[in-house]
Amino acid sequence: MYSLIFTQSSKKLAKTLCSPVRQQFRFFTSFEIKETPKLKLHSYWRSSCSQRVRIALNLKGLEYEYKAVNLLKGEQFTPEFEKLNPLKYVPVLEDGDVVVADSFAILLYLEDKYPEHPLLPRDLQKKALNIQAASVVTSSIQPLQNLAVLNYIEEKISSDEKLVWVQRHLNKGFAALEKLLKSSVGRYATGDDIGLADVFLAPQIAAGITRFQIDMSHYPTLARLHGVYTEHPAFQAAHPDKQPDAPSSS
Ligand SMILES: N[C@@H](CCC(=O)N[C@@H](CS)C(=O)NCC(=O)O)C(=O)O
Repeated sequence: MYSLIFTQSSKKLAKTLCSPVRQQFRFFTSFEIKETPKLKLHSYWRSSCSQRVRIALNLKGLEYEYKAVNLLKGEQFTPEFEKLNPLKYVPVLEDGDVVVADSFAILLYLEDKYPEHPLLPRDLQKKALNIQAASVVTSSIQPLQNLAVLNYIEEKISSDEKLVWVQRHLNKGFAALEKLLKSSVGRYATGDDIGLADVFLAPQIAAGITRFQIDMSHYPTLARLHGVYTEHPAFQAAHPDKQPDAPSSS
């Protein structure tokens, strides 16, 4: 796989060139053409954790092969998948011989390995805020709405209780995020550049609205950010409905 650093249009142009011409293109333009092994992302269309990684890959302009794991059919429990992630969750990223599971670990790996379009600002306070917001989503919201947890509540109590449970935890997390971001918010969560916080917030806010009927009038900052994310191509391409394993009616 070839990718060009610098502009997306240069990248598209280079891909249309046959190999010897590519060499000349590199010589005459001084653009750097990187040969990188194709990344593979094990993902499920509706998984918010997978969506985070899809957003970051898109923002960084990294091509990847989509490996669908059907969570409803239990494909995360197969012995082959367990070798990739002993916890039996998506997402998992394969980068050549390197295998990284857990969206937070994957995003930090991508940040180090592919620094183009950095998601963690140099400013230490802003960087810490990005990590804190990401951590609120990944530690204090999403695990409480995970498929296994919801199935358990539905089975042991009722499906009504399942919604009450999720809404309680989403509202607690959203209220905290709303306060946390108040002083930093710009066009995006921590200023005018897209950061790690946005990559975690976008799928979580969308899930709150579309799957769990959260009343967003209590969270004006998050509601506005949701609108901003839905307009951005990198976020749009990572949307569950756009994934190859999304059901055609979704
Ligand atoms: N902390 C992990 C959580 C991963 C996770 O919970 N993945 C969900 C989908 S978002 C999953 O694979 N669930 C399958 C199951 O519950 O069996 C991460 O951020 O990657």
